[in-house]
Amino acid sequence: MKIAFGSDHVGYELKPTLIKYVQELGYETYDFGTYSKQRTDYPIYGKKVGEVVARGDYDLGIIICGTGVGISLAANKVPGIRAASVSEPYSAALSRRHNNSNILALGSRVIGSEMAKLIVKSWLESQFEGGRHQRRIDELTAEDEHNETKFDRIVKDNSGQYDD
Ligand SMILES: O=C(CO)[C@H](O)[C@H](O)[C@H](O)COP(=O)(O)O
Repeated sequence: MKIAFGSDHVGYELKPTLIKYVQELGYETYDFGTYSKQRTDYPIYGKKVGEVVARGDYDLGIIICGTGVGISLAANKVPGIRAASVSEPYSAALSRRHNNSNILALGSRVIGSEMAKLIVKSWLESQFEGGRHQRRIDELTAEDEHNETKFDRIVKDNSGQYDD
């Protein structure tokens, strides 16, 4: 199983810890950036990870910013993505079992690395239950379209590196 990782500059330090942990659990990983602490914009990485998961190149994604909120909002703009921003293991598990989340979003300013590992484990080990939950997923995704949006164009043109 292949897991795509992404973060902004705030999530950059937590990311390698989680990549190593996920590899130890037996998964393949790939890091879609950012690759330094230089200030950048979370939509770039939420979108990148969203796209590779939505295309099926990766099975699941894990994304990190300061709170997990901004980067999850970005990933959720990609049709087919259900990114869950959580800060404890119970919601992480339920986001898989009931919401079939395919991306987990974490906040590196909200949780420490040990809590992050517990959340990741709980999320990866939980399975979608289908049944009535599938009906709700179908309702959620009924409006998804695969057209290029203004969001696609803005992120494509963004170099993603800032000095301020
Ligand atoms: O997007 C966020 C909130 O959901 C994150 O916390 C970002 O990492 C944060 O906005 C980055 O802020 P900075 O002042 O540019 O470091």
